[in-house]
Amino acid sequence: MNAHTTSEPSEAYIALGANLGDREQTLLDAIGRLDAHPDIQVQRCSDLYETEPVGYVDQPSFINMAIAVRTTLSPLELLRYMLFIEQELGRVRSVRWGPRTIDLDLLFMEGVTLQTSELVLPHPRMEERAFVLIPLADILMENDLSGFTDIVQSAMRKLDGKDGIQRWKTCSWRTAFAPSGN
Ligand SMILES: Nc1ncnc2c1ncn2[C@@H]1O[C@H](COP(=O)(O)OP(=O)(O)OP(=O)(O)O)[C@@H](O)[C@H]1O
Ligand SMILES: Nc1nc2c(c(=O)[nH]1)N=C(CO)CN2
Repeated sequence: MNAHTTSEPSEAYIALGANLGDREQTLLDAIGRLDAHPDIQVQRCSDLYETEPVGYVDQPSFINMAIAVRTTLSPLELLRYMLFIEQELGRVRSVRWGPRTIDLDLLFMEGVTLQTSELVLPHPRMEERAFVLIPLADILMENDLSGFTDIVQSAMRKLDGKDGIQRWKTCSWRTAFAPSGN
């Protein structure tokens, strides 16, 4: 894996969602597993939000949140590690947009645009999903150099509203807004 790492760390944003089992515990477990990787450091965690299901609506409500990480992994290595964590935490793929113990979506990675069958960056459905944008707003950095904050704020202005999205809890994994490199 290290053969593909880049030397300079990049910032990446990840959306998390869960609607089966102990949703909060699974989300915290996933964050812990990301941070346990030697080439990933979790920087900031949003609050946890309880959200009504979108797309396939006949399923339990979700807990959604977002995190910022710093990593020297390549985008594909990071995605594959996220998919590995989903498997470890018991995700079973059946219905598209259906219920899941855990969903990890890579939203954005500093300086990267990609369009392959395995990975599209920025995430193509991010801007229409209030359950992604509202948690993300908690952890955006002002004046970030890559323009991600502008993209998210502009998408938020186009949202119909915040219906079906309730702030639920602060993240007990690490709520401090830690500077990079911690
Ligand atoms: N930015 C991305 N983040 C996560 N997965 C991605 C991304 N771009 C492409 N994919 C691919 O999408 C595949 C399916 O992902 P997943 O099952 O989590 O989709 P979903 O959460 O049901 O739906 P959606 O993609 O609309 O969020 C993954 O195996 C991955 O290869
Ligand atoms: N509220 C909510 N709805 C969803 C979610 C999700 O994380 N939260 N994920 C989906 C598939 O990516 C489909 N629908």
